[in-house]
Amino acid sequence: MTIKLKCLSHTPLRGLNDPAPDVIAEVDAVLARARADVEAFDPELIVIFAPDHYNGLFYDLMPPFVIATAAVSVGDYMTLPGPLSVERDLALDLARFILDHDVDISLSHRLQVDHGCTQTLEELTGSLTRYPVIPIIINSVAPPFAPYRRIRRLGEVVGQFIATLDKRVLVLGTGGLSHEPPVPLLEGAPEAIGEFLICGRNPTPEARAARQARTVAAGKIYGTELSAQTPLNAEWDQAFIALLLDARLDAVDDFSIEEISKEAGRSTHEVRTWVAAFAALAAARGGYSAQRDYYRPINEWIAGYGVMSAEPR
Ligand SMILES: O=C(O)CCC(=O)/C=C/C=C(\O)C(=O)O
Ligand SMILES: [Fe+2]
Repeated sequence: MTIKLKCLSHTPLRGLNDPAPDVIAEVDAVLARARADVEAFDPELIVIFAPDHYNGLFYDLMPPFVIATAAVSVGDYMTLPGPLSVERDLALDLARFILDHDVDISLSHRLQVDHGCTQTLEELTGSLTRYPVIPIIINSVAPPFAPYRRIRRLGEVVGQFIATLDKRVLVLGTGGLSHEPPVPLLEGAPEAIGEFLICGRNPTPEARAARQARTVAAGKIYGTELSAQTPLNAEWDQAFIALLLDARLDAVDDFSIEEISKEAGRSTHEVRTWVAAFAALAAARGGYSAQRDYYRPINEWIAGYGVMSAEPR
């Protein structure tokens, strides 16, 4: 087994509310290098830890973690629609392995995934089907959340499974860093929004367009005094990146979900996917060496935007 890791932010606002051209060029150059790394590594399997934003998972049955044996992209914002090339039997083996190692995980034989999973796949591989993939969705958007120590444990078990494979495996984490887009909360929501959060699958094109327009409008004022959303927090982001660089993963066990939401924004919890990915790498090979490829707070994208890479020492 050989293993590599990439963790990066995603943003539904790419192409819809862009920052200055020099910032886009900078990010494009970083992503082009990451894509070239992936091409050179030529993974035989991608395990992607990703969040969902009320496109595949709703409160009618909201799992803390779910592994998909088949997945289809809803094609929200500017992302590609259609099926992902999920390795069904291997995903099932992984689900059994996780359960056998005392971590509970849900299973979907037909999961809808959104930009939170597909944007990174597209950016790093050019399509949804280039390589075999196993998506693992970690609830990062719909409270209550499992504690960070459970995410680390999930990642460890996935890493132990990867260590049993005779394959080149790319582990991805997508989402974060600090940010707070206008994702509704069930607590206190008006009835129509509550109904959507409980069972809003397959919205009409008009409903999806209205939803996306709200996100674009939020991006236009994010980080100004007109915005009610928690602003980006570069200090929090840098401290989190430093923790990963130093392989101090057990520090996440002390993370307070409430404090992070207040300090860095509610969607900062998408970094749970990074925690799982780094824990998987650390467990697969007993240590890693990581690098920060990029960081910049980008208000137009509602993203403390970061990219990291890592591999065994
Ligand atoms: O209901 C909605 O559409 C809420 C908006 C939304 O889903 C935004 C998602 C934003 C990100 O993925 C992000 O910033 O990580
Ligand atoms: Fe997201």
